[in-house]
Amino acid sequence: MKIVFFGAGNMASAIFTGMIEKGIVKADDIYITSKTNRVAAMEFKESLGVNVSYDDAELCADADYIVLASKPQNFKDVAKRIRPYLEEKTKLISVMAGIQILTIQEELGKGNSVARIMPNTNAMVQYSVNGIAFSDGFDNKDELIDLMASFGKNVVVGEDGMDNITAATGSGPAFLYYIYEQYAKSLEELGFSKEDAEQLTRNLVIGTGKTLSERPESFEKLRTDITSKAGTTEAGLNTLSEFKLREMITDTLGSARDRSKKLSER
Ligand SMILES: NC(=O)C1=CN([C@@H]2O[C@H](COP(=O)(O)OP(=O)(O)OC[C@H]3O[C@@H](n4cnc5c(N)ncnc54)[C@H](O)[C@@H]3O)[C@@H](O)[C@H]2O)C=CC1
Ligand SMILES: O=C(O)[C@@H]1CCC=N1
Repeated sequence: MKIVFFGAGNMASAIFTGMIEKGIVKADDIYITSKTNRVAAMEFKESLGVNVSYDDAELCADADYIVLASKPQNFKDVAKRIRPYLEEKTKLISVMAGIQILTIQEELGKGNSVARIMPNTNAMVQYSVNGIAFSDGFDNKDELIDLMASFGKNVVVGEDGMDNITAATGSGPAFLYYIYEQYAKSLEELGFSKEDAEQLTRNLVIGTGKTLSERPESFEKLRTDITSKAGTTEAGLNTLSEFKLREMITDTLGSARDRSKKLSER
């Protein structure tokens, strides 16, 4: 199998690292190319054994999948590189937020099968959430679904579901990391050193994540099991509940969703 990544940045590297580390593809099956970070691309060659090339004819020749992993605003430039060499058998996999399947097919002009996927950088530890939407006539979907299952949990949605999944789980990790940053800064306010505050927060998040991965209880049950009557947690939650946290998160997700819709405009 030959999988070619046009783009070797944060998202592409999380995906191919996850695929290789899971053993679903061999490093030699992966070809990467980029534009702005050639040094990083060479570092992936050294560290993972992937192929690096800037010869578009070589890259596209006999490719089973081409992964479009540039920023949306660079897609037209990427399309210019691919269009002359794109073979009929090659399936296009786009991770570009907001770029519609029709836009990709029109830009590349050859009617190739296209799948839009919305992963996240948890792919690097094989725990992404992958929204997937297929173009009409995309055959052998299971092969791609199995490929993607190597680095995350798949959610097959219609293309109209991609804006929401982009906000919820594509951008989602950044929203949680922002909350963790603020939590660590609050620990410094309590008097912990910056280093201790960050390590305590990191271990707290890993611990709750590990609990969620190994225990079936709901978020609410896990929370109430901590909340002793008239205790410290109850006092803290009473203060927390005075803030409009859910509205804040809803507005945050709405802005990300709306940006995805804006990027979809043709
Ligand atoms: N970073 C994330 O967590 C996620 C990103 N995405 C999507 O992934 C795409 C890439 O995002 P990032 O990896 O964060 O960006 P990035 O800036 O880290 O990587 C972009 C890559 O595209 C390359 N590139 C730009 N123009 C090119 C060209 N003409 N030919 C070949 N390569 C070219 C750059 O050299 C770079 O390697 C975006 O469309 C984004 O919407 C999707 C889900 C999550
Ligand atoms: O911020 C972005 O546009 C990309 C898509 C989802 C996560 N990162």
